Amino acid sequence: MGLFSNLFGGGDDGGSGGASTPKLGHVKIHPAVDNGVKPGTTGFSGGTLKCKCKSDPVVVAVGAQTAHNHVCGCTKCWKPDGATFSQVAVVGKEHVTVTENGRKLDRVDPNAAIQRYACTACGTHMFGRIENEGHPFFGLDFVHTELSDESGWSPAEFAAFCSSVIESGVEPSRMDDIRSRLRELGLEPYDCLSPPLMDAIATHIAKQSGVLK
Ligand SMILES: N[C@@H](CCC(=O)N[C@@H](CSCO)C(=O)NCC(=O)O)C(=O)O
Ligand SMILES: [Zn+2]
Ligand SMILES: [Zn+2]
Repeated sequence: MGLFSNLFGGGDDGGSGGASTPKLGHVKIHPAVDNGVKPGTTGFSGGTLKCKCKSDPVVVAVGAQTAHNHVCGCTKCWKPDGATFSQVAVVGKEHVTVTENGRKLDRVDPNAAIQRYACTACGTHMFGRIENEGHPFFGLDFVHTELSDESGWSPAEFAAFCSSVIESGVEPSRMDDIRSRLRELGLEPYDCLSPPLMDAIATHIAKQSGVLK
């Protein structure tokens, strides 16, 4: 997978825990993690994502385990109805293939760094691609593995862009409970990406500018 193969080379099977006696179970994050984060399966090698259309769904085959799964509070990542966060992971773009009803897909925002392709009928984002070759995450696609019936995908590992949920209308006074619930689930909350990913981005930029060799 190139430059960041150490960071993006494969999924982590380790579950993120989840409290045995949740105190903040009423604070909803995302259906995939609200009942505890399920561990991935060793050797899991991908599956099929389907949009929410009852007929002629868009189908996307993902032929590898994902990496860096996380819940994301940003306004750009797709969230299922009622969810406060999205859940999104990365996989090499060479492993992502639209297999059915691709005619229903269109780009959400042609100016975004992540070019998200959504079903024009139901609105579900099916994959997000980095088209800019100079971007630190070039070569990776962003996918929502909850759209798959298979289990074994890499689990969410952290919570990104937490403060951004306020931009979607969450009351700022709820943030303490939201961050506490994320910690209870074993999902450390950050207001950008996790430190390893932020370090990878900064390293890429430093090498591009020449201050790092
Ligand atoms: N406050 C903004 C933040 C949006 C943002 O920067 N999102 C990140 C993370 S998305 C997946 O983790 C990002 O990289 N965005 C690039 C893009 O969306 O193209 C907001 O909430 O909108
Ligand atoms: Zn659809
Ligand atoms: Zn996001």
